[in-house]
Amino acid sequence: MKIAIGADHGGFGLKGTIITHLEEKGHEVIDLGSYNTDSVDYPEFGEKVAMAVKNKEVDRGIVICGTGLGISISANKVPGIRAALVSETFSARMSIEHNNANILALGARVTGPDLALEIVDVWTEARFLGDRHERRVNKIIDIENKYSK
Ligand SMILES: O=C(CO)[C@H](O)[C@H](O)COP(=O)(O)O
Repeated sequence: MKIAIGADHGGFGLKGTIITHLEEKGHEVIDLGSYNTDSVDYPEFGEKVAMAVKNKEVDRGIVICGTGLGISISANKVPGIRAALVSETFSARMSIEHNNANILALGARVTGPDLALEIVDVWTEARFLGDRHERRVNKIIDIENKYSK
């Protein structure tokens, strides 16, 4: 799978841990920054990853900030993006199987590295189940279209 990843300074360390892990598992990872621990603004990185997903440059995205909140809110402002903030494995699987989320959001100050890697593994292995869930995801898209200019 081809995955874009982005983080602010709060998520920088976990981003590196996840990139190493994903590459060891054979995934292709596009690192969209930030590239050091200097203080930066999470919306920039949420948007970068969201645009890579929207433009189909990658299959899915991962965004990380301190809590995962700001960067997931930012990514979700891009039409077509369904970013799911996750801190345990059940929701990681459901975010794909039921919600067809295209971005995983993590909080590096909330979720430790070992659990984060378990979440990433469950998330990469999960596939959208379609059927009734497709109808519901289509209704999410309808809401987005209804309020788009
Ligand atoms: O979690 C975040 C946004 O939701 C940010 O990582 C956090 O707000 C950054 O805080 P600071 O500038 O104090 O390191």
